[in-house]
Parts: sequence; structure tokens; C-alpha cells
Amino acid sequence: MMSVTSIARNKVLPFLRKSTKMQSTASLSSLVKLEEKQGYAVVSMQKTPVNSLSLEMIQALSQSLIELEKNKCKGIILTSACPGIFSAGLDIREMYQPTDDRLNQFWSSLQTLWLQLYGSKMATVALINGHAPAGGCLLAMCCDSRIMLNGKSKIGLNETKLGIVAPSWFKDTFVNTIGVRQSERALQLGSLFSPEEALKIGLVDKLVPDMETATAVAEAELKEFLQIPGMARYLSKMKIREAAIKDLSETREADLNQFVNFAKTDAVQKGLGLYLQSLAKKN
Ligand SMILES: CCCCCC/C=C\CC(=O)SCCNC(=O)CCNC(=O)[C@H](O)C(C)(C)COP(=O)(O)OP(=O)(O)OC[C@H]1O[C@@H](n2cnc3c(N)ncnc32)[C@H](O)[C@@H]1OP(=O)(O)O
Repeated sequence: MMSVTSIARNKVLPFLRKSTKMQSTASLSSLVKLEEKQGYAVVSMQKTPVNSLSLEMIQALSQSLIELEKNKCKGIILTSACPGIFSAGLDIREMYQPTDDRLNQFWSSLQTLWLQLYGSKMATVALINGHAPAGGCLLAMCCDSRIMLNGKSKIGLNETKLGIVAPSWFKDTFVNTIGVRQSERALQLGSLFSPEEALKIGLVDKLVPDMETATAVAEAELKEFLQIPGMARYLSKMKIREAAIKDLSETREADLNQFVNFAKTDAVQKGLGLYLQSLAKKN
């Protein structure tokens, strides 16, 4: 059974009570923590050291969303328990010298997670408390609002710097967030933005100076979304997102084949190998 989530046991979410039995049958993992707040949940990624999105991490996030929606949770704050890092993006080791089966599962699970989060009926706020490159930026962009901790962290779609190409649905999410011209430039350059720069181009909505303020601002932001009648809010969100969601829903298989074929090319494998080495050398 796929790994799910760890729940703060001292505060069982009312909207999760029904499913606690189900969680005990599933093998719980410590990759994602769910915490009850007043009327919503905080979803904390806690895959140390950098919340890289491995197959298991993607599935744990996916399963968390399924359970939260099933239990009528109205809103979430998506954040990280890893100091200084929101998420380092896709786990590069999943794409480097992979087995076919695992690579297929990996990408297909990522498609599912994107469809769930980008199309979620819940109100979603990303509290970006650290670096958010590539897949990390994608997760944040899937949310309805982004609050970023000011400081040295960077956010953006830096795929080209690794010699890889962000797929169409990453691009669509980017365009829907920051517009065509900014996306065209930033995608080609693989730009990573400082919080101030990200605010300027609309990649994030608010900056906060410290974590205490961040939590309060993210809560206030979520409450503002939750005050709007849910159906009207959701359908309005879909007016912007439905074309991209429909597009991937209808082309999942082709997108998967394209990814698998591209990932397995010698050029990509060489690039990913070098990038992994450069990360390792840093330490
Ligand atoms: C292939 C076909 C097309 C596919 C299209 C795919 C679309 C999206 C792709 C992605 O999301 S690719 C991932 C892009 N991510 C990055 O470029 C970030 C890389 N990481 C960093 O820049 C830094 O790690 C950081 C996030 C800024 C954090 O820096 P810090 O100094 O705090 O930590 P490190 O020492 O660098 O890292 C610790 C440890 O984690 C490993 N690691 C970091 N990022 C990843 C990752 N994305 N995947 C796997 N592993 C990662 C890093 O190697 C270190 O490992 P050890 O040396 O401790 O073993």
C-alpha cells in the first residue's frame, strides 16, 4: 500500500476522524504532516533534507489531498517543515538512470498530483518558507495564493539550467500565474527569482519577514478565500485553470511517453548526472 501521511495524534482533525481507521490500514509515513487549525489544515512537507519530490513523496501528498477532500476540509496551507527549503522540486534521482516502471509511475503520479492540487475545490495557500525551484515552484503555483518568506531563498522554473524542458502543463501553470511574456523569458533562462523579484512579477502575492508573521498572514489569506461562497470561488478559479487541466487530462498518455522518451535520452541523462555531481560536490 502506498505511504500516506502522519497525523498529529494529539489533535485529530475532525474532518479526518472518519478515516483514521483507513490510515491505520495504510502504511503511514512521515513524509507529510497534517495539522488541525481552526476550520482548515496545515499540510507540511517533511522529507528531509530538501523535500525532493520522489515517487513516495508525490503519492503521500496526493493521498493527503484525497483524504482532506473526502473529509470535507475546506482549505489548506501547504508549507514545509524543512528549514530554509519549501521543496527542491522533482527528485532528480528518480529521473537519473531509472527503471522504466518506476519512471512511468513517477511521472504519472506527478500528473495526478498536479490535476488534484491545481483543480482542488479547497482553498489553497502556499506558505513558501524557503527555496522553491522547478517542481517546488510548480507546487506553490498550484495554490490559490502564495506567501513567501523574505530572505535568500529563490523560486522559479529553472529546468533549462539542468538541460531539461518543463512540460506544457508546467508552462500553462506559469503563464496563468505570471503571464505570457514573463513566462517566455523566465522559462528560457531558467530564472530563479528572489522573493522581492517574485513579488514584482506576481509569482508570489505577499512577502513576510519572519515565520511568526508568515503563519499569521497565511492564515488570514486563507480565511479571506474561505469567506467567499465555496462554489462561486471554485468555479471562478476553474475559469482560469480548466483549459490547462482539460488539456493534460486528455493527453496524459502522450505526455507520459514524451517525458519518458526525453528523460531517457543520452543528453538528458548526462546532464542530470552532472547536475547531481555538482550538488554533491557542494557538500
Ligand atoms: C527529464 C525530462 C523533463 C522533466 C521536466 C521536469 C520538470 C521539473 C524538474 C525538476 O523539478 S528538477 C529539480 C530541480 N531542482 C533543483 O534544481 C534544485 C537543486 N537543489 C538545490 O539547488 C539545493 O539543493 C537547494 C534546494 C537550494 C538546497 O540547498 P542546500 O545547500 O540547503 O542543500 P544541498 O546540500 O544542496 O542538498 C542537500 C541534499 O539534497 C540533495 N538534493 C537537492 N536537491 C535535490 C533534488 N531536486 N533531487 C534530489 N536530490 C536533491 C543534494 O544532492 C544533497 O544530497 P547529499 O549530498 O546530502 O546526498
